[in-house]
This record gives sequence, C-alpha cells and structure tokens, in this order.
Amino acid sequence: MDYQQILDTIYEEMSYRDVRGKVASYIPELAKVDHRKFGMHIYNGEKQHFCFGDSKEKFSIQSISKVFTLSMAMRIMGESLWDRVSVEPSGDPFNSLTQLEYESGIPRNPFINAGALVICDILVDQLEDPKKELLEFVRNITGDENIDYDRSVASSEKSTGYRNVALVNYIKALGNIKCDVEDIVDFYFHQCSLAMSCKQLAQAFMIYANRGRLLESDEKILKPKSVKRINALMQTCGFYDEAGEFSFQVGLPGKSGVGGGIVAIHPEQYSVAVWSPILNKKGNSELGMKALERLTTLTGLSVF
Ligand SMILES: NC(=O)CC[C@H](N)C(=O)O
Repeated sequence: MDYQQILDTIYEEMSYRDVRGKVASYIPELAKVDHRKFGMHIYNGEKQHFCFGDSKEKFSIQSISKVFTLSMAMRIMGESLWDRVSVEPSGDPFNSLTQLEYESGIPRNPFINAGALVICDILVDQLEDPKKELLEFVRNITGDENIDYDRSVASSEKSTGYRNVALVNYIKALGNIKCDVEDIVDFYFHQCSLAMSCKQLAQAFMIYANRGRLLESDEKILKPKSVKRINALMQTCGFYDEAGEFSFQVGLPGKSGVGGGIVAIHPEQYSVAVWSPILNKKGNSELGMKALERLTTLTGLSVF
C-alpha cells in the first residue's frame, strides 16, 4: 500500500474544498488558531511514517485526551470502572446535561464530557499527582518527552467552562463524584489543553492498533481486553452525536476534539491523525472527516 501517494492525493483533492464551518470559539484561546492549518500523519505497523501539511505542528488535542485518561483509569480500576460510567452512545452533544437526570448520574460513556469528568474524579482520587502522571503516560506511549500542557488554553477554558463545572456539581449531587469539584475541573481543563502534533498523536495511538503494546519496544501498556473495549467505545461514541456518521463514512474507531484534531486506528495496520481547525455543527473537524473518508475509500480498507 503506497500510503504516501494516497496522502498526496487527499491533500491535492482537499485544497479545492470549500470549508464552511467555524473554528471553536467558546474556549477563547482556540479562536486564535489559524483556520487554514491542515495536516495528516499515518504511522503503520512497519514503523513507517507518511504525512502532509502541518503534521508536525502542535495543536490543542481537547477531547482526544479522553482516550488517554480512560486508558489510565482502566489500568487502575479494571472492570469495576463500568459501575461508574456506561458504554452506550449518547446521541446528544458532548457537553449535554440532560441524560444525567434520568440516568441517575451515570454518564452514558467515557467520551462525553460527563463521563470524562467521572474518569477525572477516579484519577484525582487514585493518583498522587494526576497531571504529572498523565504527562508521563502520554510521553511514554508517544515515545516523545517533548509533550506538555498548554497552560494558556487550560486557563482560558477555566474562565469560561461553566458547563463543565455544572456537570461535575450535578453528578456530585447524584452521588457519582467523590473529590473536590475544583480539583476535578482543574485536571480536566489541563488534560484537554495537551498540545500534540498529528505525528505525535499517530505515534501515541499506535498502542490501540497494536493490541496494547508499544510498537518500538513491545512494552505492554494495556491488556488486549482493555484495547478491545477502548476501540469499541471509539467506534460507537468517539464522535458524540455524529458517531454513526463517522462510522458510516470512515469505518474506523476514532476520537475527535474541538481543537480540530481526529485520530483513528485500523487495528494491526496503522494509526492516523488529521488536523484542520474548522468544525462542523457537531463539533468535529469538517475537513478531517472528509480526509479520513477519502483514506478508507482510496485504500479500500476499513474495519468493516
Ligand atoms: N469535544 C471537545 O473536544 C470538548 C472539550 C472541551 N475541553 C470541553 O469540555 O468543552
């Protein structure tokens, strides 16, 4: 498979695209990002790299970080995690409060904000220094020490993140949050502010395409069973109320963020990350989704 030729074709095709959405602006710092940025990176099972455009430039990974924190929580809690968060697609926007009321504070899945905040509660409760340990985890699976939080993005979200504060308070009132609200949202805003490039994301996500092991050293990071569960959740819940559409168009497990990044994996084959900050109405990268649709169409391969 000539991945570089396929990426070159996608880049060429996309340069003529009319992209209409807007960059996320509810986090003020994200509104400053140049909307023309566009990059893509594939890392395959033969340790080969293929890329185009701004694939080495760091951006705010936002909700993509929910896959990392879920992975850490699964290592700590095992199957008992599922008493605190469910595994069903929500069909609602990522920051919705409505289902919590009639589902007694058990979020639908770990990739909507409500679920990710319960995961944060677990990590804040169980780890001595969750921010430090998350960085260590991400640096290790990426094989790159040069990854950090973007503190200006974290404090920008803190200044406007009323909904997330409301979500934690509400879940706490329903008995599914143990720690201080302040500590949980501080950790959450930091995880969302992680700055990574497409290349780094493709490297980090290789563990989900490689049965939980680092490709470079074969170190075991996650049990195959955990990877099966995480990939199933990415497939069914990775794109909020657009998870069905992503599955339909692209056919790979993946995760998006409002910074305009999307990561997807083809088990045993490759991991791929794409970045274009303009979002569609559901909060997913418009060009990113199109580029991934072209990737699975041009390769003729998806998980289906
Ligand atoms: N979908 C996203 O990327 C949302 C993440 C963002 N930090 C929020 O909580 O609103």
